[in-house]
Amino acid sequence: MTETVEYDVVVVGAGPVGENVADRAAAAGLSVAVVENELVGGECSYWACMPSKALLRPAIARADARKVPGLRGAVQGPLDAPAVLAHRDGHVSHWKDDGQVDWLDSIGARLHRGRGRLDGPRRVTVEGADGARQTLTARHAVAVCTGSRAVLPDLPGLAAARPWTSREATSAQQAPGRLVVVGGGVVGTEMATAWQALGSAVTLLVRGGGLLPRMEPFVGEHVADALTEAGADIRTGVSVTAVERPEPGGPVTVALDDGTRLEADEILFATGRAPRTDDLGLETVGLEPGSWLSVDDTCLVGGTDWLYAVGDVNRRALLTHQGKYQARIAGAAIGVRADGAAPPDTGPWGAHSATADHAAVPQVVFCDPEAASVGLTLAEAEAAGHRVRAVDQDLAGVAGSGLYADGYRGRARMVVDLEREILLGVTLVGPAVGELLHSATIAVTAEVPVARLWHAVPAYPTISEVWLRLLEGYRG
Ligand SMILES: Cc1cc2nc3c(=O)[nH]c(=O)nc-3n(C[C@H](O)[C@H](O)[C@H](O)COP(=O)(O)OP(=O)(O)OC[C@H]3O[C@@H](n4cnc5c(N)ncnc54)[C@H](O)[C@@H]3O)c2cc1C
Ligand SMILES: NC(=O)c1ccc[n+]([C@@H]2O[C@H](COP(=O)([O-])OP(=O)(O)OC[C@H]3O[C@@H](n4cnc5c(N)ncnc54)[C@H](O)[C@@H]3O)[C@@H](O)[C@H]2O)c1
Repeated sequence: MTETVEYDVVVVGAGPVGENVADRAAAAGLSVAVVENELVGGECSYWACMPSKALLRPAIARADARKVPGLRGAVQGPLDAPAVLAHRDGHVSHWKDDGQVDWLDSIGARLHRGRGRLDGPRRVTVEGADGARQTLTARHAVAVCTGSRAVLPDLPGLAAARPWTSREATSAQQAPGRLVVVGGGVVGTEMATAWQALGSAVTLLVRGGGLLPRMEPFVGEHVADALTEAGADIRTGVSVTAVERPEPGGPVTVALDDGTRLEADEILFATGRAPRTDDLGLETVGLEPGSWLSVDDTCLVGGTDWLYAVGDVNRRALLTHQGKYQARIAGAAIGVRADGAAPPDTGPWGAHSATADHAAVPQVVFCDPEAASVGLTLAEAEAAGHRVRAVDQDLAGVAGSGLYADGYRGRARMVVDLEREILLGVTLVGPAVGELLHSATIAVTAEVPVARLWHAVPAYPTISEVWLRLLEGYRG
């Protein structure tokens, strides 16, 4: 007989998002079960953010150091790849989740290991690796936080060629001699940067016109120039038509639509994500298996008063920090609704409304040079019907950048809403701009008037002086 256990809240998926929903719901005094079928900590901790950034940090530090007079000569050699990979292994806790399990325990949540599936409203079955089954019922809410997985295109020979996805690209134990990367989005650009620096000869195949197409166009141009200077071969406007690996463990052959062929030791497909909802029992609650889950600003799934979908799985912003923001909001909303004493605060920028998902999503791409953006690009703002003006600034024009690196190259853009004289978006590309981004996020989120930003004085001589130049540019 299947055991049934009742909780206030059942969270399916213990990635960073599920962990934070559990934390906020437990803090609201609710009993919480967390269901996880791989590692507590999710994709981000073991096959995404943490390992990728651990691989990239030495590459970026070396690129920066090579631009510093007096230091340049000391950093001309190759990276110590085994040391970098060992550093990465440490940051992913050697793919063990004991630390995160202890943390779940410390917040009072109960972990159920196994695959969770919805089984009608407020019911989740858990199937353990040994086939044992349990049923969990939720008095107040079920939160689906099952994240996303890599999508592979439907190409002849691909499955048999055993391509890399983001999982292999972040966990490989040695640098392939020749690596083909397909896709010029964030994963493709970051992983091309990392493996080129770790000694692979990288060919980056992009079907569109440039890299990082969701950011302002000048970002991809700066990153492509630097990646090419680092030795990568970037080919734009090409698509893969077939992949073949005749001998297991041997090289792969890649056919392109321009008639050329390439040979490589590994091929990485960084061609986007799909929601992990295909084997989740969605059909038992009237939803389509395999679909992204649409939610309101409290992360409640439309047509229900008990099912929440938080993080990658709702497709609002496939980023850990934004998913954790949604998780804090959804967890608190679940608490307030369970309490029933007062309605949730769901107005724009309310305590239970993930308003920033629409207005101010920040992102840093950790390549060389770094790229950082928040809010809308110029094209997005215009398409949304805003009357805007873009102000651009060459980052080489501020004293701090010249001190940071010889021959510093970078650019900044702010998009000003001319009706309200506030910023709708800011984009930066250049060494070390990632740490500048939060100033822009605050300006956009808080809708700080340009007239008041004029009084926010950047310290001299920092790269942040770009703010002053942008504001001077706006004032003419
Ligand atoms: C290579 C790469 C690098 C990235 N780098 C960054 C970065 O630098 N910064 C950033 O903000 N974002 C980054 N991202 C995006 C980030 O990884 C995701 O946005 C984040 O992991 C989403 O968190 P999540 O909790 O929604 O999902 P996940 O982290 O995917 O966690 C979902 C969890 O649910 C579990 N699960 C799924 N289905 C079930 C089920 N039926 N039953 C039980 N458990 C289940 C999974 O095993 C997993 O543990 C990166 C992504 C990739 C691929
Ligand atoms: N530093 C970070 O914040 C970070 C790092 C990595 C990933 N992420 C997140 O993870 C998510 C997934 O990243 P991603 O790079 O896999 O997806 P993406 O959607 O950013 O990029 C995928 C790219 O692949 C291209 N593509 C799709 N199908 C193709 C095909 N058949 N052939 C050639 N190209 C094809 C698309 O045009 C697109 O440019 C992103 O939304 C990103 O925000 C964030």
